Amino acid sequence: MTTTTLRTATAARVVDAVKVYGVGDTEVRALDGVSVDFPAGRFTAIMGPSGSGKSTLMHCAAGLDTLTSGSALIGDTDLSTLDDRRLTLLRRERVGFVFQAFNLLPTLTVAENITLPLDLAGTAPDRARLDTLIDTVGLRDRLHHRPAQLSGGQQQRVAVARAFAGTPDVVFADEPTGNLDSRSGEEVLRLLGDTVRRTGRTVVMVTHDPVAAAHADEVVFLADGRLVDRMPSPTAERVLDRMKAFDGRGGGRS
Ligand SMILES: Nc1ncnc2c1ncn2[C@@H]1O[C@H](COP(=O)(O)OP(=O)(O)OP(=O)(O)O)[C@@H](O)[C@H]1O
Repeated sequence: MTTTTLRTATAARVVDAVKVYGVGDTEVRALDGVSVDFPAGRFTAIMGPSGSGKSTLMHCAAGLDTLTSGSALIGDTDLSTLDDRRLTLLRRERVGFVFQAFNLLPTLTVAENITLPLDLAGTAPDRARLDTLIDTVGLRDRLHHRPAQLSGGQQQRVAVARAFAGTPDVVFADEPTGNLDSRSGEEVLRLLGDTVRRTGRTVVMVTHDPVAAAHADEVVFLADGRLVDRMPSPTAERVLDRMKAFDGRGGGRS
């Protein structure tokens, strides 16, 4: 008889992550020994008070910034072992990004923006998969428009399609609804959640908003550069209650 061990794969993780900015009097320990894994096929939100280290964690986990000590891994690849060129390639081929400010190229059409990561990598797009992606984000009738001709919500949907176009191991989203009204924000969050659940992709999202965090499968909470809690199957009410516990309690470590 054989025994099968089921182990959830990890899309990205940091281990004993420390990030120190500045020196001497101006030193800030933005991450103070964080170990956290982001399971493959799941939507994880990172929350915590302002200045708790959310963006720093995301930037270091995604290879946009380097840790002072500890390790950051995408799949089994330790980012600290890569030189600049290989790190750039890894970000291009294995990581997708969605930023608050959309970051689309204004001179390219919607279609060209979506396939940009593939074009940069010199990879021919899988037409059928791209078609499904375009339908999922609801942009078929806008493919030849420029970003300036789209609403904020539509622009962010283009950014989401672009982030997933290259079949990345993980998509990092930094406050993806920060510039959107609540209805457009809701659409973008549903899109992220649906894409994870339908296609087994992985999303890690930094947000301030308990309603946004409730779209995730799990919320991880940071305070003062440390991981202080994890909440599976979050609701907006429970996330809000957890956030309130941070107020006036010196970071609310539990
Ligand atoms: N480039 C930098 N130089 C110096 N200090 C920095 C730098 N970037 C961030 N910090 C500091 O590191 C700490 C964590 O910042 P970070 O932006 O990661 O927090 P955050 O939780 O994302 O905050 P917010 O919710 O306000 O965006 C803060 O004290 C911040 O001032």
